Amino acid sequence: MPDKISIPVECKLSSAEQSRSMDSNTINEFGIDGFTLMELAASSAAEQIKKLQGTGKSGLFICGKGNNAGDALAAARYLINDTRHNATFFFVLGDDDLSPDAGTNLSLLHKLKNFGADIEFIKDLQDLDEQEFDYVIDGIFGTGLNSDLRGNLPNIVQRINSFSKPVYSMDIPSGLHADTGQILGSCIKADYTFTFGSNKIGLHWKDSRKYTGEVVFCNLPFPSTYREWDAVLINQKLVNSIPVIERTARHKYDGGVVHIMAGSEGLTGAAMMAAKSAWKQGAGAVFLYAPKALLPTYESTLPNIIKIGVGNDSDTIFKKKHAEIIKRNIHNKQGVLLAGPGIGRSSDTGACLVSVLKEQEGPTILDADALSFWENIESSDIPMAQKRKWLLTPHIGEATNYLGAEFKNDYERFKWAQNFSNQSKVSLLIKGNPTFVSLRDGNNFITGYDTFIFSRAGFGDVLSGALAANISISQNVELATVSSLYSAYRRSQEFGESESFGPEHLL
Ligand SMILES: NC(=O)C1=CN([C@@H]2O[C@H](COP(=O)(O)OP(=O)(O)OC[C@H]3O[C@@H](n4cnc5c(N)ncnc54)[C@H](O)[C@@H]3O)[C@@H](O)[C@H]2O)[C@@H](O)CC1
Ligand SMILES: [K+]
Repeated sequence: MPDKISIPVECKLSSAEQSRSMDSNTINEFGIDGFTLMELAASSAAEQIKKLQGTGKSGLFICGKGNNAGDALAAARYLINDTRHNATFFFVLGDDDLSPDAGTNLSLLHKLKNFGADIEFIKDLQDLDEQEFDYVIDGIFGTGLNSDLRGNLPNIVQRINSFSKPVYSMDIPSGLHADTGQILGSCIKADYTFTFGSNKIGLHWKDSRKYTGEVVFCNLPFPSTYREWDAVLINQKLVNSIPVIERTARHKYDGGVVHIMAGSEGLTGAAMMAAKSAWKQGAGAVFLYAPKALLPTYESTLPNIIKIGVGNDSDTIFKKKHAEIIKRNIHNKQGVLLAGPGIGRSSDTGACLVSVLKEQEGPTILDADALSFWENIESSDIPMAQKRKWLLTPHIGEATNYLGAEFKNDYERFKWAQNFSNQSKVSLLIKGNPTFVSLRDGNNFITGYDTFIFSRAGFGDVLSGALAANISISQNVELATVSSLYSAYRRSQEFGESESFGPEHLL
């Protein structure tokens, strides 16, 4: 397996600042001028619009004053010249003082008009009849938007949103913050967003999807040395570009050993789900540690799992004195440790877990109830080299209750995950819609699809089992995380709407 996964450029998600710095480095250091970049952005947007609209259509182009307007004006020129479209232009803030490249593009349109092209400039949207155009281009603001829309702008946006015709946004729906996805006063609701050069991170938060419509990435020739990104989008494109995780070892203990500390009285279901999932995912050997009183429950339901009873016949939870036998077995058969599903929150269980973690050298996943012991784990002086190999997998409630998380929106949740991971020196996967991953020795990831369906109980246990198996087989946490998350989604997509999809369908 490769050390690092190869990431398609359109899956690299950048902030507005990163996008601006890629633009300016390509222009000022590398030497492709801004007008050329705009030309490339506009011609790919026009190509997309041609595919969607066909020839001989009428476009309404709504422009601001910056380079975002420049993109719209240049795209209009391609559509007029190559696709016999006619165009109506409205400058929401007037057409004086345009950015230099937008100004040049406006003057080119005036020349086309003189050549006889069907071009009109209007001063007001109020009198415009919707029947006069087939689509709307939003070139009001892109990454340069720096405050709330004020004055007449929210009314204009509202009027555009009231049209029944498709709206295509240049780079970003005007009004959406390119990083946080916050609505700055008012925002265009696009059917498609053509994002240029870098895929903007703010287009991919859950609430942004209502405004972006479908996001189409239009590449620009930024040298890869200048590429900067905050996160990677998990989608089919990414998955197509990475290897499939396969176990090649011949012996069950060579590659793919998973140790699971899970389950307590009344919570054995979570342990079963996690163990079954690790097995289904192809682990060579799965050990499930169980307080002895629970063993009979597992005997009949988990035929493929190696069950190791700890304590005595009356024990229904893990206790500190059980740690030795677990540590000995892990030491003999090195692999990934998964701790937490249904393990309960008794302090004796926490002490057992801390004792095991102190000696566990391999990759470790802390999930569910294991996270309730985080304070104890943090204060137990486990060396950084061991912690670097840990992946914590809280859902939002667990992050808030046990890990001290505070956030008001997806963007803050993403930033919190990054900070937590940096400060605690561990990797973190925070479940939610989207789900975020922040890896110590790898990228940050964001799911590029609706994960709502995975909020039901049981999916977390299945995910942690799959993660443990995939990490143990591939020894590559990036690959394992992307594969585990996306394969569950792909399986959910195979189900028709008539059937209700549950965690059991992943086993
Ligand atoms: N050469 C480049 O740098 C490229 C830029 N591109 C396009 O350029 C865009 C960025 O262009 P700009 O940096 O010129 O910025 P924008 O075109 O997004 O907007 C900047 C203009 O809007 C004004 N403005 C900002 N916030 C406002 C508010 N709340 N109310 C009223 N006016 C406001 C600013 O004063 C400025 O005049 C990108 O999003 C992309 O569409 C692309 O053409 C690719 C190449
Ligand atoms: K825009």
